Amino acid sequence: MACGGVILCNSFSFYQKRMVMSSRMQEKNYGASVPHVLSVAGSDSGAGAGIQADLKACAARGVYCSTVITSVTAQNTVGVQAVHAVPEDFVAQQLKSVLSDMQVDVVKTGMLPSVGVVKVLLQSLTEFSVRALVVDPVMVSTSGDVLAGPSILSTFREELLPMANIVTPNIKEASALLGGICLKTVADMRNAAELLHALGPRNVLLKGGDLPDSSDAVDIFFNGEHFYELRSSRIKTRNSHGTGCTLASCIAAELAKGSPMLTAVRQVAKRYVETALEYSKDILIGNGIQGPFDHLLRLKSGSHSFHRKDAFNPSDLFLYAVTDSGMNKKWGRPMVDAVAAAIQGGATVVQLRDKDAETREFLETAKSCLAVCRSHGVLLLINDRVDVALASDADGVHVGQSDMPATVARTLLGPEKIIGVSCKTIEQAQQAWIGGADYIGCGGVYSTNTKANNPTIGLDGLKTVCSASKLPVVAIGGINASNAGTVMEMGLPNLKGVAVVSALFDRENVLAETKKLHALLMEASSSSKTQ
Ligand SMILES: Nc1ncnc2c1ncn2[C@@H]1O[C@H](COP(=O)(O)OP(=O)(O)O)[C@@H](O)[C@H]1O
Ligand SMILES: Cc1ncc(COP(=O)(O)O)c(N)n1
Ligand SMILES: [Mg+2]
Repeated sequence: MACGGVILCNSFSFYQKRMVMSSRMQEKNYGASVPHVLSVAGSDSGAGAGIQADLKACAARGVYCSTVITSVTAQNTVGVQAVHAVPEDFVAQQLKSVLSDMQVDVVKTGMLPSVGVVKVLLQSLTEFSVRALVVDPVMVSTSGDVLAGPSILSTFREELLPMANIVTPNIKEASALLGGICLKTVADMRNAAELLHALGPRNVLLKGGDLPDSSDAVDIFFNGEHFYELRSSRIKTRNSHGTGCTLASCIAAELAKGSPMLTAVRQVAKRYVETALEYSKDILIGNGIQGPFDHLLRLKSGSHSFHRKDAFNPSDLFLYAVTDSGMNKKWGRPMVDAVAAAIQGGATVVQLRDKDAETREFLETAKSCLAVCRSHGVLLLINDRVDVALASDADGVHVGQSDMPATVARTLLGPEKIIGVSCKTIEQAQQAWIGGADYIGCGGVYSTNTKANNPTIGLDGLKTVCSASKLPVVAIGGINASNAGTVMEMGLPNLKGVAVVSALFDRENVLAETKKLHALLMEASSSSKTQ
């Protein structure tokens, strides 16, 4: 019975070592160490496979990944155009740099282009102890290009595999390692997994992504005692370049966190690949036949499918529509329809305001309204709920004086998102500016029934704040078709527009009301300019 696998060099367990090391570092206040995978692999310029896939997979799984680059490939979605091997002594240098300094938990190998590189790696593994070795015996890319030739096979079989805690060949690689045997069925795969296990690795995962005529993606896992048939639905996708690298890195990442092998493979890595392939099936990167997929499940966020405003433009405050779920319910229309009507009528920015909604419902509403706003190039801000703004990727938030302070919202939202703050006084306007806000909402100018117990500041209060504000201002509170003209005609400094709730949404015809108000504001602002 073979008993390969990287083991500790001395009796000190890995965890004890890490605790001693990290307590030393903690004494110096340097913080705690994190799970760490070292990927020893080739670079893929198209970034679907190789080192780039390993980095993304580890990042997605919350594990740090350092890299030793064995080879640089000029590669894209069409195929591999050129390969430039990194000199063996330079591979050795990279290994030393990482392993002598950092606490690596698991080493994961990908493209090892020469016998010399394998030897250098084996030498490093005897000098520096790691907890596990995951070997993805990369030989041929899915496009059919050779990444490691047959001369490597005997060193893999005799020296590398016996050290491995798990080896993860695909069908072609398993066949090559076993002298060219034919693998066509799941039964053939089982047989091959057993033969590979006999070469010394503690576990074998034979990947069946390329198994002909299989409606499922079936992999065979064998630990020397039991076979496990790991099935997932076969996703119909062009974007499967780098699945093998990703699967192996994900296994390595889970092992680094301390998961048992079967859990890492079956519960985490296999499911993660399936999820990422499913998520990415309709993304389009490159013109070749095999595209990369999205490891971080982020590339499809609404911002890419619709036009997004680059930066906040204060003139967007001109006609600011603030929604109210109660009013829309009263008039029997879905929020998204009300938003679409307001935009059609000329609203230049929309704020979703719902103090009562359940979080999930609010998020769904935000997402559907965002799709409408983006398709018209109109900003969508979320009232109060920074979490919903982040989760929906809305353009920003509007916060009140008792909501999250602008400075905290800015930290959470980052530099690009828009933050508005409700202010009644010069001091509040000053704080909003210091906190990193983009505009202030000033009011209530007139009394309103959308806010109970909200003292009004009147036109005088508005004038005071506008004159002192360093930020653009939108007037709010009881503004409607009968008084909007008066507000705008004052020509107050920094006043860019009016925000309205009831005058648009507590009406039967949102489109008509918005059009009316828009026309009125246009007239008022042109007359204030000519004054
Ligand atoms: N179309 C697909 N749908 C679901 N899973 C897939 C698909 N293609 C590959 N996989 C899975 O991705 C992992 C990598 O397999 P494979 O593509 O065979 O390796 P390699 O990329 O090394 O050729 C395996 O778990 C396999 O089952
Ligand atoms: C640098 C490098 N390493 C590994 C692979 C295998 O990936 P795949 O089998 O998905 O093409 C690759 N194409 N390039
Ligand atoms: Mg593949």
